[in-house]
Amino acid sequence: MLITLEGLDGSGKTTVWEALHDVYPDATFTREPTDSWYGEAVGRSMGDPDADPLAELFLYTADHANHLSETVRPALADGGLVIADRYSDSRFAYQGATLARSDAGIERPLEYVRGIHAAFSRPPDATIYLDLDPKTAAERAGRTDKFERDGYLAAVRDNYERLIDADPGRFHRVDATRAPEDVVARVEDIVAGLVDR
Ligand SMILES: Nc1ncnc2c1ncn2[C@@H]1O[C@H](COP(=O)(O)OP(=O)(O)OP(=O)(O)O)[C@@H](O)[C@H]1O
Ligand SMILES: Cc1cn([C@H]2C[C@H](O)[C@@H](COP(=O)(O)O)O2)c(=O)[nH]c1=O
Repeated sequence: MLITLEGLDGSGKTTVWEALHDVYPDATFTREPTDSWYGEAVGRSMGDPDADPLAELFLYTADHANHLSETVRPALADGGLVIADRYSDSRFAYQGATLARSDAGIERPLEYVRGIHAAFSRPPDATIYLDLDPKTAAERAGRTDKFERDGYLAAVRDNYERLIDADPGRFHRVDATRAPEDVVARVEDIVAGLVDR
């Protein structure tokens, strides 16, 4: 089973992902961007305020392709539980928002990014969405990179809402304004329910 954690920067994904390690010691814990050289290339692009938005999309997508073949598909083929801190929905939401603000000329960017993935990706079985307002998200994240601005994060959040509307059965919304221990407890309940199904 593939479970993904999604949400704005600073929504608490990594906090939850780390807490789940203790509960599911045999699971495969993974994340995007990965620590492969593809992920390093993504990191370079993220650090460049003038990075070409389409090139950046394809760097993230290359990292995803490698993540699938090297980590996700093998673990799933072994019957394992995979828990990913960010996955394809991050691309749909973030690069959908980036392309919408760019002069790349892509109509319906969120659908475009989804379409690129359709031929090769493996959708999550369930996605836990840590729901947080953009202002708090940017504050928690420290506004350190070009993605962590509340105006941009508002557009990303709108895209997440569109993704949830399109596939409500897959998403489990968690109120990320709650205290960390409450958020972790809620996520652990959801994951337990999914794994026991
Ligand atoms: N529920 C919470 N309430 C208040 N602060 C929190 C909560 N969860 C996490 N934090 C704090 O917010 C910051 C970001 O948390 P975390 O790294 O888990 O978020 P993230 O979603 O993984 O962020 P990013 O996407 O930027 O990596 C950390 O300082 C963390 O301690
Ligand atoms: C996978 C992925 C990530 N991003 C953005 C979101 C964050 O601002 C950074 C890095 O993620 P982290 O959780 O803070 O380590 O990258 C993105 O725009 N598109 C993606 O596909």
